[in-house]
Amino acid sequence: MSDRHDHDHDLAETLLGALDRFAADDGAALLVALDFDGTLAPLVDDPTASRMTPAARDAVDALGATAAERVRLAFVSGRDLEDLALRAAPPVGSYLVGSHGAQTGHATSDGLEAVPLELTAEEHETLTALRAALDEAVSGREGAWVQHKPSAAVLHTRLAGTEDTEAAVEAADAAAARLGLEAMHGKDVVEIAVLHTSKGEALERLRDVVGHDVGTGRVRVLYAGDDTTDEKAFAVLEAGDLALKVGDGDTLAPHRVAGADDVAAVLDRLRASFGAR
Ligand SMILES: O=P(O)(O)OC[C@H]1O[C@H](O[C@H]2O[C@H](CO)[C@@H](O)[C@H](O)[C@H]2O)[C@H](O)[C@@H](O)[C@@H]1O
Repeated sequence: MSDRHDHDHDLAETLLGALDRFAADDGAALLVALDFDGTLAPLVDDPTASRMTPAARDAVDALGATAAERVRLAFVSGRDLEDLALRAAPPVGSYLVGSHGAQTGHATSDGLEAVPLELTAEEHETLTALRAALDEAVSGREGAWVQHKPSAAVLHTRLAGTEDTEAAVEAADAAAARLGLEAMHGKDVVEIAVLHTSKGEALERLRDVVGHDVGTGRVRVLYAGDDTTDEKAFAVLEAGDLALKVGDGDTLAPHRVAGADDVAAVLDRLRASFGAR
Protein backbone atom coordinates (compact mmCIF):
# COMPACT_ATOMS: atom_id res chain seq x y z
CA MET A 1 0.00 0.00 0.00
CA SER A 2 1.36 3.48 -0.83
CA ASP A 3 2.07 6.24 1.68
CA ARG A 4 -0.88 8.05 0.23
CA HIS A 5 -3.26 5.39 1.51
CA ASP A 6 -1.40 4.92 4.79
CA HIS A 7 -1.94 8.52 5.80
CA ASP A 8 -5.04 9.78 4.02
CA HIS A 9 -7.39 8.86 6.84
CA ASP A 10 -5.63 11.38 9.13
CA LEU A 11 -6.32 14.38 6.92
CA ALA A 12 -9.59 16.30 6.60
CA GLU A 13 -11.51 15.87 3.35
CA THR A 14 -11.31 19.62 2.68
CA LEU A 15 -7.53 19.47 3.00
CA LEU A 16 -7.27 16.40 0.75
CA GLY A 17 -9.33 18.20 -1.89
CA ALA A 18 -7.19 21.33 -1.61
CA LEU A 19 -3.99 19.27 -1.95
CA ASP A 20 -5.25 17.54 -5.06
CA ARG A 21 -6.28 20.86 -6.64
CA PHE A 22 -2.89 22.33 -5.71
CA ALA A 23 -0.99 19.47 -7.37
CA ALA A 24 -3.28 19.43 -10.41
CA ASP A 25 -2.33 22.86 -11.78
CA ASP A 26 -0.16 21.70 -14.66
CA GLY A 27 0.79 25.16 -15.89
CA ALA A 28 2.23 26.47 -12.65
CA ALA A 29 5.45 25.90 -10.73
CA LEU A 30 4.71 24.55 -7.26
CA LEU A 31 6.65 25.77 -4.26
CA VAL A 32 6.33 23.70 -1.08
CA ALA A 33 7.62 25.99 1.68
CA LEU A 34 7.95 24.62 5.19
CA ASP A 35 8.69 26.19 8.53
CA PHE A 36 11.02 24.07 10.69
CA ASP A 37 10.49 24.31 14.48
CA GLY A 38 6.99 23.28 15.52
CA THR A 39 6.13 22.25 11.95
CA LEU A 40 8.57 19.49 10.97
CA ALA A 41 10.35 19.25 14.33
CA PRO A 42 8.36 19.18 17.60
CA LEU A 43 9.32 21.97 20.01
CA VAL A 44 11.88 21.00 22.64
CA ASP A 45 13.64 22.87 25.44
CA ASP A 46 17.05 22.86 23.79
CA PRO A 47 17.03 24.25 20.20
CA THR A 48 20.22 22.33 19.42
CA ALA A 49 18.34 19.09 20.11
CA SER A 50 15.55 19.79 17.57
CA ARG A 51 15.00 17.20 14.92
CA MET A 52 12.28 16.26 12.47
CA THR A 53 10.05 13.38 13.44
CA PRO A 54 11.01 10.20 11.54
CA ALA A 55 7.83 10.53 9.43
CA ALA A 56 8.61 14.17 8.58
CA ARG A 57 12.21 13.28 7.75
CA ASP A 58 11.11 10.49 5.40
CA ALA A 59 8.43 12.63 3.76
CA VAL A 60 10.80 15.56 3.16
CA ASP A 61 13.49 13.28 1.73
CA ALA A 62 11.02 11.46 -0.48
CA LEU A 63 9.52 14.70 -1.77
CA GLY A 64 13.00 16.09 -2.40
CA ALA A 65 14.03 12.96 -4.29
CA THR A 66 10.96 12.72 -6.46
CA ALA A 67 10.11 16.41 -6.93
CA ALA A 68 8.96 16.89 -10.49
CA GLU A 69 10.59 19.51 -12.69
CA ARG A 70 8.11 22.19 -11.74
CA VAL A 71 8.16 21.44 -7.98
CA ARG A 72 10.51 23.17 -5.55
CA LEU A 73 11.04 22.60 -1.83
CA ALA A 74 11.94 25.37 0.62
CA PHE A 75 12.62 25.65 4.35
CA VAL A 76 11.63 29.00 5.81
CA SER A 77 12.80 29.51 9.37
CA GLY A 78 13.68 31.96 12.07
CA ARG A 79 16.85 29.97 12.65
CA ASP A 80 20.26 31.11 11.55
CA LEU A 81 20.79 29.72 8.04
CA GLU A 82 23.71 27.43 8.89
CA ASP A 83 21.89 26.10 11.92
CA LEU A 84 18.81 25.49 9.76
CA ALA A 85 20.88 23.65 7.16
CA LEU A 86 22.44 21.50 9.87
CA ARG A 87 19.13 20.61 11.54
CA ALA A 88 16.97 20.27 8.42
CA ALA A 89 19.58 18.46 6.28
CA PRO A 90 17.61 19.69 3.25
CA PRO A 91 17.49 17.60 0.08
CA VAL A 92 19.79 18.88 -2.67
CA GLY A 93 18.02 21.59 -4.66
CA SER A 94 16.04 22.95 -1.70
CA TYR A 95 15.88 26.66 -1.04
CA LEU A 96 16.65 27.86 2.46
CA VAL A 97 15.51 31.02 4.19
CA GLY A 98 16.99 31.74 7.61
CA SER A 99 16.62 34.47 10.23
CA HIS A 100 13.05 35.17 9.07
CA GLY A 101 14.28 36.21 5.63
CA ALA A 102 17.56 37.98 6.44
CA GLN A 103 19.53 34.99 5.14
CA THR A 104 19.02 32.89 2.02
CA GLY A 105 20.74 29.91 0.49
CA HIS A 106 20.47 26.76 -1.53
CA ALA A 107 21.25 23.12 -0.72
CA THR A 108 23.78 21.75 -3.22
CA SER A 109 25.53 18.40 -3.43
CA ASP A 110 28.55 20.15 -1.85
CA GLY A 111 26.48 21.47 1.04
CA LEU A 112 24.94 24.86 1.80
CA GLU A 113 25.50 27.65 -0.69
CA ALA A 114 24.65 30.80 1.24
CA VAL A 115 24.22 34.39 0.14
CA PRO A 116 26.59 36.30 2.47
CA LEU A 117 24.87 38.45 5.05
CA GLU A 118 26.46 41.86 5.42
CA LEU A 119 25.66 44.40 8.09
CA THR A 120 26.53 48.08 7.95
CA ALA A 121 28.71 49.54 10.71
CA GLU A 122 25.60 51.12 12.17
CA GLU A 123 23.74 47.79 12.16
CA HIS A 124 26.73 46.13 13.86
CA GLU A 125 26.66 48.78 16.54
CA THR A 126 22.92 48.32 17.06
CA LEU A 127 23.38 44.54 17.27
CA THR A 128 26.07 44.95 19.92
CA ALA A 129 23.76 47.21 21.94
CA LEU A 130 20.87 44.79 21.46
CA ARG A 131 22.93 41.82 22.66
CA ALA A 132 24.02 43.70 25.74
CA ALA A 133 20.43 44.74 26.50
CA LEU A 134 19.10 41.18 26.18
CA ASP A 135 21.96 39.74 28.22
CA GLU A 136 20.99 42.26 30.88
CA ALA A 137 17.29 41.32 30.52
CA VAL A 138 18.00 37.68 31.45
CA SER A 139 20.53 38.41 34.15
CA GLY A 140 19.38 36.76 37.38
CA ARG A 141 16.28 35.29 35.72
CA GLU A 142 16.41 31.52 35.96
CA GLY A 143 15.64 29.62 32.77
CA ALA A 144 15.73 32.71 30.53
CA TRP A 145 18.59 32.85 28.05
CA VAL A 146 19.71 34.67 24.92
CA GLN A 147 20.44 33.11 21.54
CA HIS A 148 22.75 35.11 19.27
CA LYS A 149 22.30 35.18 15.52
CA PRO A 150 24.17 37.07 12.78
CA SER A 151 21.58 39.86 12.59
CA ALA A 152 19.40 39.27 15.64
CA ALA A 153 19.21 38.24 19.26
CA VAL A 154 16.51 36.04 20.72
CA LEU A 155 15.18 35.91 24.25
CA HIS A 156 14.18 32.32 25.14
CA THR A 157 11.80 31.80 28.07
CA ARG A 158 10.57 28.20 27.62
CA LEU A 159 12.30 27.13 30.83
CA ALA A 160 11.60 30.26 32.89
CA GLY A 161 8.79 30.75 35.43
CA THR A 162 5.94 33.20 34.80
CA GLU A 163 7.42 36.07 36.80
CA ASP A 164 10.87 35.83 35.25
CA THR A 165 9.33 35.44 31.79
CA GLU A 166 7.18 38.55 32.15
CA ALA A 167 10.06 40.64 33.44
CA ALA A 168 12.48 39.45 30.75
CA VAL A 169 9.92 39.97 27.96
CA GLU A 170 9.15 43.45 29.24
CA ALA A 171 12.86 44.31 29.28
CA ALA A 172 13.33 42.88 25.77
CA ASP A 173 10.38 44.86 24.42
CA ALA A 174 11.74 48.03 26.04
CA ALA A 175 15.18 47.42 24.50
CA ALA A 176 13.63 46.95 21.06
CA ALA A 177 11.65 50.18 21.41
CA ARG A 178 14.73 52.09 22.61
CA LEU A 179 16.78 50.85 19.65
CA GLY A 180 13.99 51.45 17.14
CA LEU A 181 13.64 47.72 16.35
CA GLU A 182 10.68 45.40 16.04
CA ALA A 183 10.19 42.69 18.66
CA MET A 184 8.72 39.51 17.14
CA HIS A 185 6.91 37.40 19.70
CA GLY A 186 6.95 33.67 18.95
CA LYS A 187 6.49 30.53 21.04
CA ASP A 188 8.45 31.25 24.24
CA VAL A 189 10.74 33.56 22.29
CA VAL A 190 11.10 37.27 21.59
CA GLU A 191 13.22 37.78 18.51
CA ILE A 192 14.71 41.19 17.75
CA ALA A 193 16.56 41.77 14.49
CA VAL A 194 18.61 44.73 13.30
CA LEU A 195 17.43 44.10 9.74
CA HIS A 196 13.80 44.47 8.79
CA THR A 197 12.63 41.03 7.74
CA SER A 198 9.53 38.88 7.75
CA LYS A 199 8.63 35.45 6.46
CA GLY A 200 6.01 37.13 4.29
CA GLU A 201 8.53 39.27 2.44
CA ALA A 202 10.88 36.29 2.20
CA LEU A 203 8.16 34.13 0.69
CA GLU A 204 7.26 36.77 -1.89
CA ARG A 205 10.92 36.94 -2.96
CA LEU A 206 11.10 33.16 -3.07
CA ARG A 207 8.03 32.99 -5.29
CA ASP A 208 9.83 35.24 -7.81
CA VAL A 209 13.04 33.21 -7.61
CA VAL A 210 11.18 29.95 -8.23
CA GLY A 211 9.27 31.53 -11.13
CA HIS A 212 12.58 32.47 -12.79
CA ASP A 213 14.11 29.10 -11.96
CA VAL A 214 11.25 27.08 -13.45
CA GLY A 215 10.61 29.61 -16.23
CA THR A 216 7.04 30.54 -15.48
CA GLY A 217 5.17 33.58 -14.23
CA ARG A 218 2.79 31.38 -12.26
CA VAL A 219 4.00 29.92 -8.99
CA ARG A 220 1.56 28.34 -6.56
CA VAL A 221 2.74 28.08 -2.97
CA LEU A 222 1.95 25.65 -0.19
CA TYR A 223 3.15 27.11 3.10
CA ALA A 224 3.02 25.22 6.42
CA GLY A 225 3.86 26.83 9.75
CA ASP A 226 2.96 26.76 13.44
CA ASP A 227 3.95 30.10 14.97
CA THR A 228 2.81 33.71 14.96
CA THR A 229 5.73 34.62 12.67
CA ASP A 230 4.33 32.20 10.07
CA GLU A 231 1.16 34.30 9.90
CA LYS A 232 3.18 36.87 7.90
CA ALA A 233 3.75 34.15 5.30
CA PHE A 234 0.10 33.11 5.29
CA ALA A 235 -0.81 36.78 4.76
CA VAL A 236 0.96 36.98 1.38
CA LEU A 237 -0.59 33.82 -0.05
CA GLU A 238 -2.85 34.24 -3.06
CA ALA A 239 -5.75 32.46 -4.73
CA GLY A 240 -4.59 28.96 -5.70
CA ASP A 241 -2.03 28.79 -2.88
CA LEU A 242 -2.49 26.58 0.17
CA ALA A 243 -1.96 27.73 3.77
CA LEU A 244 -1.58 25.07 6.44
CA LYS A 245 -1.49 25.91 10.13
CA VAL A 246 0.20 23.36 12.37
CA GLY A 247 -1.16 23.08 15.92
CA ASP A 248 -3.34 25.38 17.98
CA GLY A 249 -3.77 29.12 17.86
CA ASP A 250 -5.46 31.82 15.81
CA THR A 251 -4.55 31.76 12.16
CA LEU A 252 -5.29 33.13 8.72
CA ALA A 253 -4.77 29.64 7.28
CA PRO A 254 -7.92 27.83 6.12
CA HIS A 255 -6.41 24.39 6.79
CA ARG A 256 -5.00 22.98 10.00
CA VAL A 257 -3.24 19.81 11.14
CA ALA A 258 -2.11 18.82 14.63
CA GLY A 259 1.61 18.22 14.25
CA ALA A 260 4.70 17.17 12.32
CA ASP A 261 3.45 13.68 11.47
CA ASP A 262 0.37 15.21 9.84
CA VAL A 263 2.63 17.53 7.85
CA ALA A 264 4.42 14.36 6.74
CA ALA A 265 1.09 12.92 5.62
CA VAL A 266 0.41 16.11 3.64
CA LEU A 267 3.79 15.85 1.91
CA ASP A 268 3.22 12.16 1.15
CA ARG A 269 -0.15 12.96 -0.35
CA LEU A 270 1.37 15.70 -2.50
CA ARG A 271 4.13 13.40 -3.68
CA ALA A 272 1.59 10.76 -4.63
CA SER A 273 -0.41 13.40 -6.54
CA PHE A 274 2.69 14.60 -8.41
CA GLY A 275 3.63 11.01 -9.19
CA ALA A 276 0.15 10.29 -10.50
CA ARG A 277 0.42 13.02 -13.13
O1 LIG B 1 10.76 29.65 12.13
P1 LIG B 1 11.07 28.43 12.95
O2 LIG B 1 11.78 27.37 12.16
O3 LIG B 1 9.86 27.90 13.64
O4 LIG B 1 12.12 28.95 14.04
C1 LIG B 1 11.65 29.82 15.05
C2 LIG B 1 12.54 29.74 16.25
O5 LIG B 1 12.77 28.36 16.47
C3 LIG B 1 13.59 28.00 17.58
O6 LIG B 1 12.86 28.27 18.75
C4 LIG B 1 11.70 27.44 18.86
O7 LIG B 1 12.10 26.08 18.90
C5 LIG B 1 12.92 25.73 20.04
C6 LIG B 1 13.31 24.28 19.88
O8 LIG B 1 12.18 23.47 19.75
C7 LIG B 1 12.15 26.02 21.32
O9 LIG B 1 12.96 25.73 22.45
C8 LIG B 1 11.71 27.49 21.36
O10 LIG B 1 10.88 27.72 22.49
C9 LIG B 1 10.90 27.79 20.08
O11 LIG B 1 10.53 29.19 20.02
C10 LIG B 1 14.90 28.76 17.51
O12 LIG B 1 15.64 28.55 18.68
C11 LIG B 1 14.72 30.24 17.25
O13 LIG B 1 15.97 30.85 17.01
C12 LIG B 1 13.87 30.41 16.01
O14 LIG B 1 13.69 31.80 15.72
